[in-house]
Amino acid sequence: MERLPGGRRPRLVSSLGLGRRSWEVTLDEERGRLAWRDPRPPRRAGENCFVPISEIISVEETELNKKQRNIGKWQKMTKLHAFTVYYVKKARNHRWRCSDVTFWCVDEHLCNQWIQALKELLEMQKSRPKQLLVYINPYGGKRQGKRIYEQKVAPLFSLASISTDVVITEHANHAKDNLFEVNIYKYDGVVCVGGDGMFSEVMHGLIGRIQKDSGIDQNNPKASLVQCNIRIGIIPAGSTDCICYSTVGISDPVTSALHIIVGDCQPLDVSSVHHNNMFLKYSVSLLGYGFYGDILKDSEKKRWMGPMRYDYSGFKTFLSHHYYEGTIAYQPAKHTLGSPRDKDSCRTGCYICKKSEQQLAEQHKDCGLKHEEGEEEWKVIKGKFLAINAVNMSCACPRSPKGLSPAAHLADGSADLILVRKCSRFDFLRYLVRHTNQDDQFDFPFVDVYRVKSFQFTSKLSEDNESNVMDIGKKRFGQFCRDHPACCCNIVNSTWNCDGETLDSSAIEVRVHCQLMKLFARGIEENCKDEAAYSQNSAEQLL
Ligand SMILES: Nc1ncnc2c1ncn2[C@@H]1O[C@H](COP(=O)(O)OP(=O)(O)OP(=O)(O)O)[C@@H](O)[C@H]1O
Ligand SMILES: CCCCCCCCCCCCC/C=C/[C@@H](O)[C@H](CO)NC(=O)CCCCC
Ligand SMILES: [Ca+2]
Repeated sequence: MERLPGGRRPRLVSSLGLGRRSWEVTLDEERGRLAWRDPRPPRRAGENCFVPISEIISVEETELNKKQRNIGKWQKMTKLHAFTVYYVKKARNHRWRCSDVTFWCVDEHLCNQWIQALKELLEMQKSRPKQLLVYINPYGGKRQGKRIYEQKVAPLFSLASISTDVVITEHANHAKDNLFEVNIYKYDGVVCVGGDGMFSEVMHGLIGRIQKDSGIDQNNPKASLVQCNIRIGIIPAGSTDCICYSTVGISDPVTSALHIIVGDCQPLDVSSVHHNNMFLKYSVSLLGYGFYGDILKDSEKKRWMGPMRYDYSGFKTFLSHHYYEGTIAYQPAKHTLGSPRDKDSCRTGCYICKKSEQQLAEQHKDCGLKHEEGEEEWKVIKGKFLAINAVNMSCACPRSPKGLSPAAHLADGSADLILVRKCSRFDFLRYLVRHTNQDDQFDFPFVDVYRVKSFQFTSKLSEDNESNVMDIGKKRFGQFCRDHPACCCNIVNSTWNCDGETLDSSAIEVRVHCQLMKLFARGIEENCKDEAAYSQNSAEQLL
C-alpha cells in the first residue's frame, strides 16, 4: 500500500466473503489493525471483530475445501479465491491461542491485493524473529520438553516462517557451553524449552558470552556489565516455570510461542552474585536462604519425583523449622518510584520500569557522572532468620499466583529483600499460606521487606569462622541439632537457592543490574480490557 498525501497511512476496504455472508473488511494501517464487520443494520448484524496487525501471525492463500465451499448456491458455480489470516486470539488468564479467519472473493486480483498488503505489513514488523536457536532439555519437569516443542511450538514457528536450529541437550551445561562456541550474532534470539534451570543456563551462556566478547571480567563485582540484546524466549516445560509465569502471566507453551512469534520484548533485571571477588551466578527470580535453600537442597536428591519433589521437601523443611543467624547489609534502591508494599503490580508498559529505562539510558550517555555505588549508604541488620528471600521479580508461579513479592518489578533495577525472622511454626505457616492467597504477605511483625539495589549476607558461622572462634565441637553440635526437629537452633549454614540451583557459598555479595537482558515477552497484560476489545458488538468501536 502506498502512502497517502500528508504521510497518512492508507486503508484497504473491501467487501469480502466470510462463511456464507459478505463482510466489510478493512485493513487500517493508521490504526494498525485488520477489522471485519457485518454491514447489515445493527440489530441483524453478527459480531464485529478486529485484530492488531502486530498480532497477525501469517497470511496464506487458501484453497477452499468442500466444507468451506458450502457458502451459498451461486458461489458454487464460480471460481473463488481465498486467503486465511492466522492471528493471536486472547483467552482467559493471559492464555493466547492461534486462531484463523478465511476471507473469499471472486476477483483473483482483489484477493492477491489483500494477500500482498498483509504480507507487506507483516514484513514491516521488524522486531519479529526470523532465525532462532532452540535448546530443549528433554529431562526438565515431567520430561515432556521434546514433545511439547515438536507438537505445540514447531508448527507455529513454521507457520510464522521462523527458521530454527534445534539442539536437544545431552547433559547439564550443554546449552551454556554451546553458547560460547556458536555464532550467536546470526540469531535473532535464543529459545529454551525447559524450566527455570534451563533458562538460567541459557542466560548464563548469553550474558557470559557477551561479557567475554566485550572484554568484561565477570569476577569483578563492580564491573559495568554489557547489556545483552539477543532476546531469550522461554517455552515452559519445567517444574516451577516461575520466570515464564511472572513475565507472561501463565505457564503455557502455546502462549509463550506466540509471544516469541510477535516479537515482544520485555527487559529484565539480573542480579550478579559474588563471593570474595569471585563470580558465582546470575539470578533473575529468587535468591533464597533458609527455607527455600533447604527445600532445594533436599529436593535435589529427589529429582526422580519430578515436580512433586518440591511438595515433599517443602513439607519436610516446614516441619524442621530451622532458623539461621547472620548479618545482612543492603543499599536501598532510591532511584525507583515504587515500593514493595504498593497495591499495583508490574504490568505491560509499566511506567516504573520505563522510568528506570530512561535513567539507565541517561547513565549510559554520561557514564562519567554515574553514581558510585560504594558512596551510597549501607544499612545493616543482624538477626535469626527462617528465610531470606531476594526477588528480582514477583516470582509468581502456579503454586503462588501472586508470587513472593507481588509488587516487585521486572525491570526497575531493584530487588525486594524479604526477611522472615524467627517465629513460631504456626506463624510461619500463616506467612506461607499468604504466598497462595490475596492477603498481604508483609503484614506480619516478623516479616520485613526492603527494595534494594545491592546487598551482602554473612552467616554467623562464617563470621565466627573468619575470626577463628569456631571449634569442631560446635560444628558437631550444629549437626546434632539439625537431626532433632524439636530443637530449631542452627549452627550449620543453610544453602542459597539461586533460581533453583544451589550456591556453594553462604557469604555472598549481590548487585542488581537494571535491564541487563531481554525476553521475548510482553509482560503481564491487564486482563479485562483486552478480553473486551477483541469481539465488540458495537459498530462505533470500529469506526
Ligand atoms: N540433557 C540433560 N540432562 C541432564 N540435565 C540437564 C540436561 N539438559 C539440561 N539439564 C539441566 O537440568 C536442570 C533442570 O532443568 P529444568 O530447569 O529444565 O527443569 P526443572 O528443574 O524440572 O524445572 P524448574 O527449574 O522450573 O524447577 C537445569 O539446571 C539444566 O542445567
Ligand atoms: C500450606 C501452604 C504452603 C504453600 C506454600 C507454597 C509456596 C510456593 C512458593 C513458590 C515460590 C517459588 C519461587 C521460585 C523459585 C524458582 O526460582 C525456583 C526455580 O524454579 N524454584 C524453586 O526453588 C522451587 C521452590 C518450590 C517451593 C515449594
Ligand atoms: Ca526488579
